[in-house]
Amino acid sequence: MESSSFSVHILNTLRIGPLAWESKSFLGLALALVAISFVGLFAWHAIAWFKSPLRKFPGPFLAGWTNAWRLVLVLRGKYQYELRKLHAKYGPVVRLGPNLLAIDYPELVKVVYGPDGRFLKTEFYHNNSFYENGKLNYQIFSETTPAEHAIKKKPFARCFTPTIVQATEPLMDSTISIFLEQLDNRFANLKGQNSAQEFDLARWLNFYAWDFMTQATFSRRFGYLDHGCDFDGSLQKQVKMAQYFQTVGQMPFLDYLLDKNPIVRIGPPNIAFAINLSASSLFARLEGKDEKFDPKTPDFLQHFIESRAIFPDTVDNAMIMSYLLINILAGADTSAITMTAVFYLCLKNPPVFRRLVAEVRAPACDPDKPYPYSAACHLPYLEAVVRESLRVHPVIGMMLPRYVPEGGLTLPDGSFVPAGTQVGINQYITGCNKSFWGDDVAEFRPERWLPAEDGSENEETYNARRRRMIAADLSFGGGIRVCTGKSLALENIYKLVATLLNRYDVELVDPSKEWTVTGTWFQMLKDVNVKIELRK
Ligand code: HEM
Repeated sequence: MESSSFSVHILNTLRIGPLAWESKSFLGLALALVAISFVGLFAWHAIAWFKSPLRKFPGPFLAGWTNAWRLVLVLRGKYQYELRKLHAKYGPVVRLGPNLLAIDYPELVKVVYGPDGRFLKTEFYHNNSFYENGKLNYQIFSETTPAEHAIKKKPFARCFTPTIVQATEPLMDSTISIFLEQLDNRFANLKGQNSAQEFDLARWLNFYAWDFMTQATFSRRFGYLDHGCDFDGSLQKQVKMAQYFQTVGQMPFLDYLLDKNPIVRIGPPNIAFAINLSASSLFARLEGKDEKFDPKTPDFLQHFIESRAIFPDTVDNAMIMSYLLINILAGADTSAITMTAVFYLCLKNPPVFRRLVAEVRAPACDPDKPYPYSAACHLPYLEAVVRESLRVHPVIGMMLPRYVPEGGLTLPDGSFVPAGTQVGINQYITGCNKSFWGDDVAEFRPERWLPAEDGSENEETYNARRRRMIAADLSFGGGIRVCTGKSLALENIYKLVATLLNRYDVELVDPSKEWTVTGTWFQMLKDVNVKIELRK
């Protein structure tokens, strides 16, 4: 017995011993591999950092090593404000990534976003895409290859000529009329009743903008104005989509692990309601059963269908669907943010507000009707107010990143940025640039867009000053990637602001209260609580 238990012991020792040794050595090997990988990765980053031609540009130390630093900054939700602090600390050029520079030279807007389109969009935009028949499909906005972009944009952009845009005015009028009806019924202090209800103007302008964009796009309103709430959750989903876009764009490969991974999609929510409404409108129209459509007032869908006939090789039904969706997704929140900024910034500056109201009411347009665009487009102070609002609160609070083309870029301070570097200008930052805008940069002063009122400027000097300011304006992008819907957005903003001011006396419920800004790619707004009553 003794000898057999001894043998078992020996055997066990023999069996277990080598296994223990094997597992120990395997663990050691694995640890060694991990350590070597870390050291290798560190060394690779260190060499890249050391050899980088961007090392001469100042910025947070970690930003020069990894884009994850910037991604965390965006996730924390105060990106644009942090960036302002970084420019104050480091100057007009800040290194924000191993291959990314943020540039605060307003005079370079026309170079980086020039009409020649030499500075190409970067992969930051790529997560704005979807798989179609196994192929990744980029939208007009996210397509980075110039030839592909031109093919997609031409049939779309031909639908935004001044004539076509102005012909949408009846669609604007019908939505504005519904808006007025809702404001009258729900909030306005109708004469003598002393029943004014406060409400968040930012929220209602958002409802208006979404309802208008679908009305102009396929002659149907989403219905947010009627419901008075985000009844299907789409508005909140769009906010989440923008959050995904702005965050994942900092490290584009993450999109393949999240939204585009073939196993479990971990992406932004999809806005099924907008997709369904677009699809049902398209098919009703193609089958000739669209009862909402009035051929006397063509909408964008009608023009997109015409584009299919003109560009049969490019435009199919799937492309029309993407045009319908980009119209809504690019046009609604952006317009609402600008309208809200106009009201808030004017109400916070009573002399500006009074001057604007006086200008709007001077032509004696009927306050019971939407303000005609023919009158709204001749209000210079309104134009100045909108420009100034976009300077102080641009819709997009991030840089629009581009690749420096062959030949590199020489900055105004003489430093050279090599080809292949990502650079970007951020309208939120350049809008605060004191050396460009002057000592009153922090003031909301629409007058800066008009001839000096003390007579110190002749026409020539004013025109030169105005041209310089307009050249630095990136609020609608620039060059061949300029916003396609700019004239539609401006017509809508001018008309809506003039209509409301012509009809109502508006005041902030608490003039000392600040608005709330959420988001960075779209600087969304809320908490602009107002009271309105029919004008006295
Ligand atoms: C106040 C309202 C608006 C603002 C401030 C605005 C701003 C911008 C900006 C800054 C860009 C350039 C983005 C970049 O280069 O990364 C852009 C592009 C674009 N916008 Fe707008 N937008 C507005 C309204 C609209 C409307 C109403 C539409 C369509 C109906 C629209 C459609 C587009 C499209 C299609 C692009 C991509 C153009 C391209 O890449 O070629 N936008 N917008």
